[in-house]
Amino acid sequence: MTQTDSYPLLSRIHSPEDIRGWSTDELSSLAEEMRAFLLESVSRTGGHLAANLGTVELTIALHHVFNTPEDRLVWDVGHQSYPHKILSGRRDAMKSLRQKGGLAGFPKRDESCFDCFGVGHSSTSISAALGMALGARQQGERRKSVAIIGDGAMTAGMAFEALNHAGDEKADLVVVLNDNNMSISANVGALNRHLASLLSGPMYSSMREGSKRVLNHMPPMREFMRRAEEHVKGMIVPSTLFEELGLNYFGPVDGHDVNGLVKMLRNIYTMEGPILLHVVTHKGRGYAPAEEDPCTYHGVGSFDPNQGIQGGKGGGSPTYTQVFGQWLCDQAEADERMVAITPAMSEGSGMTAYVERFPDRYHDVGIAEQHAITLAAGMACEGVKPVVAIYSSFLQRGYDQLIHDVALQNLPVLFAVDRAGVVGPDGPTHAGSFDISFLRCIPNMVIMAPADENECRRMLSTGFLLDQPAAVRYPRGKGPGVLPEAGLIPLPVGQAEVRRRGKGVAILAFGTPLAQALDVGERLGATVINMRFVKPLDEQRVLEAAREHDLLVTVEDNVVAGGAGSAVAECLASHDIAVRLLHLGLPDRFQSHGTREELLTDAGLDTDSIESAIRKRLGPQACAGAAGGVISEQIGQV
Ligand SMILES: Cc1ncc(C[n+]2csc(CCOP(=O)(O)OP(=O)(O)O)c2C)c(N)n1
Ligand SMILES: CC(=O)[C@@H](O)[C@H](O)COP(=O)(O)O
Ligand SMILES: [Mg+2]
Repeated sequence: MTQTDSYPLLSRIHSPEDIRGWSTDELSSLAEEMRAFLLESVSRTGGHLAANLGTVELTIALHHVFNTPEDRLVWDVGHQSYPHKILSGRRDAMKSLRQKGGLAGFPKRDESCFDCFGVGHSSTSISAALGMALGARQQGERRKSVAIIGDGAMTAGMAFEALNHAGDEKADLVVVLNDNNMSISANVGALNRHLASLLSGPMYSSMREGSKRVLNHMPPMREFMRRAEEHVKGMIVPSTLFEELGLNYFGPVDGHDVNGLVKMLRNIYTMEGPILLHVVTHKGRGYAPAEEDPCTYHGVGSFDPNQGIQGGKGGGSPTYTQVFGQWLCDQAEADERMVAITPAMSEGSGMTAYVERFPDRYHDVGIAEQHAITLAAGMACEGVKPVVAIYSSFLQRGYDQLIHDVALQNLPVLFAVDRAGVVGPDGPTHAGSFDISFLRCIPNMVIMAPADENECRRMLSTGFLLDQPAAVRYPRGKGPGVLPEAGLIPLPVGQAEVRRRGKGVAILAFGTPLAQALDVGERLGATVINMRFVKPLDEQRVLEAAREHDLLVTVEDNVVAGGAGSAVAECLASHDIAVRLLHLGLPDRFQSHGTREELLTDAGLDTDSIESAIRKRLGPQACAGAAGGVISEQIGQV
């Protein structure tokens, strides 16, 4: 059966213009088809499912009412933008979602003119849409700018910075708050309670009735506002936080009622000034397993929708994330000073077991990386031992807090930096390409890069015991299968480990590239050193390697620029040592999306690429020797 047969309405849509003349009944039928297509497609490719199921009607109504792409739609995070992509001519490309060379998982300006702003990190949409509104006003252009932001993304400071400005600017900005009471896990915080009060208070019920009556016979918005004013006058209605900030608040409205949404958006379209439309949706809507457990269905691999996602098969070696989760519980057991902090990523960071066992020593601060880091700094001042679990790319959001509040005061905060290095399907916004570079230049920081699961555990123990800031950075997924030993045994700080002695070439591996380095060392008869610490660097080991070899090769899953290889070069320069150097790492460009393996190969960090890069640097003469196997004796694993 062709896709056209099973999705006849979708097959008629190549651009949002195609649905501008549709009746709301047709739009409702389209929503049903869209939802079925989403489930079929995303259950095959993997990706973000629950959030997209929740924005079907809202997306259809927005593209029906607003003249996109002239009117701008800025999706916050953008993980919920698959309906938007499907309506804007990319339905056929959905089969390539998040695959190398295929459709990106988030809106991207270079992917479509309908993607007016690139996103992936949360809480940027209001700032960007306000910027577009002010830009249009300055250019004398009349267009609408719309930010569609979730209740989770609304918990970030940046969203409030933008609201504070928007309420003052009186720009033509529409903020659609997509409130499903979920972040990835359940949403948290006082704002979440405020939103809930708007749904449960007298205002919501009367507004629901009121807006139904009003919307049914559709008076123009001005009339609607007069009547609402009359209506409200008779009531003591608590104003919302948003109105206090100067935005015109509408809602809450049912985010799955296409008819009601279209009417409300048409009215709002005629209005000027900053507006916030509070829309209530159900994350996972229309697929029972996702409705019941939107957290599990937030990000999915491929699965059979008839069976639903089957529980983890378990077994096999743990992922680095699981190693962290287990260490966290064991360390908390051993030291009651520990507190764990996450900015809304507890499941992804492997903290589920910890949350159950140590709820009183756990803080999910919402999507608030800056706050999470300075909160930890404050706790550290009081003798508490905070562990901040944070993805590498999200740590970028709290960089000044790390420098200004933690490192400058030399406070003992441990950063468990997950998703470091090449990540994969989430693409450039989520790539952990830079953390070695941006951490290494900060005084007082200890930076560790484990080569395997056991080292990861030991480095976490090492960092926890230090009386200064420390970071352990590890990638998404599994390691080489070196199972973590029991116990909480630290490593000697700043000491590398020689894994293989050879001649001619010394390969200095920082973290997970050690596996490839050992393979190449075997092929070339090279020395291989597991550097372990980016900072403090084992300078003695570097100088010794420089004295004993003709070529030093550094390998890291981080950009070369300012990375661990630069630390080696700086060390040699400071000792006035001249030796040939080859730095291997991520190139000076943003990662695309694809599997981790594909992207590592593209970056030249697979075994064959490393070998050929070294052979190329050695030149043909040396290669002849190398081809015969540089004479070396393996002194065994040290
Ligand atoms: C700065 C940043 N921190 C964390 C994340 C991870 N993240 C992606 S979606 C999400 C939850 C978003 O919740 P909400 O905005 O309510 O959208 P919903 O999934 O409920 O539709 C989080 C925490 C991110 N993308 N960016
Ligand atoms: C959209 C978003 O930012 C998160 O859902 C992110 O995609 C999670 O990444 P992991 O799947 O690596 O936990
Ligand atoms: Mg939400």
